[in-house]
Amino acid sequence: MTEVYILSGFLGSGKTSLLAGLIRQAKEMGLKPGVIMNELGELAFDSDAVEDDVPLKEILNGCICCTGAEKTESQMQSLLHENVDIIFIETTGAAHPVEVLDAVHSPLFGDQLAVKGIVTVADGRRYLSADGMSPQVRMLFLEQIRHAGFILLNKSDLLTDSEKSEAVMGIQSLNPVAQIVETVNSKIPLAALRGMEQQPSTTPVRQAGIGSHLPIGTQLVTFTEPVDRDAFEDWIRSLPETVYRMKGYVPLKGSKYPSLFQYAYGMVQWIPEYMNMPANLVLIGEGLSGIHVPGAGDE
Ligand SMILES: Nc1nc2c(ncn2[C@@H]2O[C@H](COP(=O)(O)OP(=O)(O)OP(=O)(O)O)[C@@H](O)[C@H]2O)c(=O)[nH]1
Repeated sequence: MTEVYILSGFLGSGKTSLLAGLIRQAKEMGLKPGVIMNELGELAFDSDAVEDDVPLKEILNGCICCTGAEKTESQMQSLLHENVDIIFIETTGAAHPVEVLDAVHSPLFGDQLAVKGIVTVADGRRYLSADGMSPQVRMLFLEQIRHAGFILLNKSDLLTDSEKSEAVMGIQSLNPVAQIVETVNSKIPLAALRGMEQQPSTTPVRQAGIGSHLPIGTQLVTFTEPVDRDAFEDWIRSLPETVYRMKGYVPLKGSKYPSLFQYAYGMVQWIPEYMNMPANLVLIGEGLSGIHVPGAGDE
């Protein structure tokens, strides 16, 4: 049987970090991993996290739960043809985990798959300030926790001890079944996840206002000129909190090639690139239409 793990969690919580760690461990155990990656936008920036020797299928431009089970089924089928032992599905942060679970439960090859369940990565700080989210987004965030079989309380390096206890207690009351582990960079032994019990199917699923009705949108912009890093970071600080995530390659003044740029919940990360990557940026959030990115041409 091929084990299947659904990696869920809000935008920018640490799912890609989790995926990279699990792939490495699977290989060390002599297992052949395969990956299905679901991105909201047209470009799969995160696919760089998966090495070339790992079969990777992408579902772009829509969430796995909305593009329907058919696409997921065909991707799973082709991974099975490649004889993988373990499949990781990284869902977009805007996917309802239970709908994704439905999409991977296929009658076509149910006897070949052991769907182990949903692993949710929760950004601790975001959890503690969830009250500030719009009601629909907050509900999705909490649903991802409620329906998990295993929960990583990630970015615990950014929490004090009392904040950690508060978050663990709150999460435990939302989901008394799942094991909760405090993590940094989503580091967790694969063996711990393999022992997970799937959530009982009796857990009520709240459908209203989730999925295709979610007000989260994406925007892809292309830079036409290099930007000053300090001015760019000033611009980031001026953004509304409803911009949840940005990632891409930003051309900086004084650098030969665009730098890999990540933004999640107020935190910025720059990594210099040694190749000429396309100077594109993806924004994910609510109400993006009025936002102008410095250095990008007028869309
Ligand atoms: N301080 C801190 N930063 C972290 C931790 N885990 C991840 N990050 C950073 O958070 C950002 C987002 O991490 P990813 O692993 O790409 O998150 P993601 O959930 O895959 O993001 P999406 O694909 O946009 O949904 C990156 O800049 C990471 O380096 C952590 O434990 N502590």
